[in-house]
Amino acid sequence: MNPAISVIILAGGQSSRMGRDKALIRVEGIPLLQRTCAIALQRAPEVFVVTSALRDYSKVVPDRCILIKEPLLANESKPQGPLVGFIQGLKQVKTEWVLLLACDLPRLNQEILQRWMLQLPPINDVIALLPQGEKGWEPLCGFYRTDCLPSLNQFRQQGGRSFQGWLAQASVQTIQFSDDPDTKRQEQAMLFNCNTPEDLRQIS
Ligand SMILES: Nc1nc2c(ncn2[C@@H]2O[C@H](COP(=O)(O)OP(=O)(O)OP(=O)(O)O)[C@@H](O)[C@H]2O)c(=O)[nH]1
Repeated sequence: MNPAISVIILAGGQSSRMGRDKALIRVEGIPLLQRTCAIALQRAPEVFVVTSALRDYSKVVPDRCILIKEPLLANESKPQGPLVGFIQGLKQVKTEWVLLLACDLPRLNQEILQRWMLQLPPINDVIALLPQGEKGWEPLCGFYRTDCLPSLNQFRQQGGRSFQGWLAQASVQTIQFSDDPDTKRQEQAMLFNCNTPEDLRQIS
């Protein structure tokens, strides 16, 4: 049986490379953030959407999701980065595991997520179960043990800022992709996140 999980969706970025808010980009007519929330709700009863204090997503986030507004960096009108967004969300999570998702995954597929969930829980001292892409861990489309929070806080207190930096010192298990070549291609494709107008052209 799967352990209980919650979902955290990060939607507090600046979308500077895209030049417009990625969360609101429509894929097949639906804003990306709304689509991500709908898929998340199929996987878990509690879905937290962490956004920056600058954005109002109340019209695209379903009522059943819990919106968390994270504070901006002191003296700057900038968000504090995905690691801080994750920490804000984690503080609310009560389940043993959490699925962390970016809001800019246009090929997110709930059946694949369901299959990946069957790989939970990995061995006890593992704090995350993540896919590996060409460039290393894909931290914004994977599973974390909720009690990784102290380790994350400690990493931040020591000046750490990036997911990759934190994960390099953590015990992480790799999500096993399917042996079936078509399914494996779908799994790899699901990790595509659209950051630029060029990326967007690839999916339209
Ligand atoms: N809550 C929260 N989410 C963030 C923050 N920064 C990035 N994200 C989210 O993390 C995911 C990946 O973000 P990136 O593409 O790396 O950064 P971005 O700021 O959205 O885009 P760029 O400005 O082009 O780098 C997206 O879902 C973002 O919304 C943040 O400070 N807080």
